Amino acid sequence: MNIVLLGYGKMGKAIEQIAQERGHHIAGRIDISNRADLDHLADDAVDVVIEFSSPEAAVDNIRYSLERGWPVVSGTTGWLNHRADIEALCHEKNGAFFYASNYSIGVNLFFQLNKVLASFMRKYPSYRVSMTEIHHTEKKDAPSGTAITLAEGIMEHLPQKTRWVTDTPATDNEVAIESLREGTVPGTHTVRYDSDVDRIEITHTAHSRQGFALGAVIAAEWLPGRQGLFGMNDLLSSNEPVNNE
Ligand SMILES: NC(=O)C1=CN([C@@H]2O[C@H](COP(=O)(O)OP(=O)(O)OC[C@H]3O[C@@H](n4cnc5c(N)ncnc54)[C@H](OP(=O)(O)O)[C@@H]3O)[C@@H](O)[C@H]2O)C=CC1
Ligand SMILES: O=C(O)C1=N[C@H](C(=O)O)C[C@H](O)C1
Repeated sequence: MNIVLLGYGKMGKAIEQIAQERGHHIAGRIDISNRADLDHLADDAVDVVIEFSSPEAAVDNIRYSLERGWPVVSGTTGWLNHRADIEALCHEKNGAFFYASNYSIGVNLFFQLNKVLASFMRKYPSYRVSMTEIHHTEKKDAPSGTAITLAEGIMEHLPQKTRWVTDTPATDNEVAIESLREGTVPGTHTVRYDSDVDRIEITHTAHSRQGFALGAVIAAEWLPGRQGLFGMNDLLSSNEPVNNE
């Protein structure tokens, strides 16, 4: 496949390595300095765009790609207040848009575990739920997109929780998310339930960016030829074999 990397930072480079190992051709490596190069690519020279840029750049990047008729796999976080506009554009253009706050297969298993745990805890309101996410100091957004997805999973199964907050103490209706920025941490997420006598805690720790990058390449292999809005649940429940080696 011919892949354009829209955003060529830490994730763009990790994705490039895995995409090439899997036999794909990188048709463009785009960052702020050479963004105009996109205009010189022929529509049919691109099978899929993989967009990992910045919260400020993502909407324009995705919009541009959909306008060109290119399927888009996006992992950029911190822009989802514009998600409805992008989804409407995707429908208008009969395009294909794939989004995940986290492309790691392990994190997507963790999302399921988080929901199962929340549904267990429904009968035990004395436990107070909270979350901590830790990332490298270059991360621009907080809380992480993954933490927001975890909070949404909790709210789906604990109906008394109606919103997430970043300031503590949280009220009985709120899920508190603490964001820490330390060194080069690729991404650690903990969900905990505290009572006066004990704590139940689950943690996902990424050891590198490899898991995120591999998931994004797998999504990019899956998307071309499809039309509509997709996420990791669509990919993981698909009947087609997924090469995650
Ligand atoms: N969904 C997931 O699984 C994951 C999501 N992410 C998210 O991906 C995003 C990128 O992360 P990361 O790679 O670590 O960040 P980096 O800061 O390392 O890289 C961002 C890249 O985007 C480029 N960029 C910024 N603005 C534009 C623009 N207007 N057009 C084109 N390129 C642009 C930057 O260019 P320049 O270098 O010139 O500034 C840089 O190359 C973040 O939002 C992060 O949260 C990260 C990991 C996993
Ligand atoms: O910025 C990062 O690095 C990461 N961002 C994503 C997020 O905000 O959840 C995914 C991963 O945790 C790494």
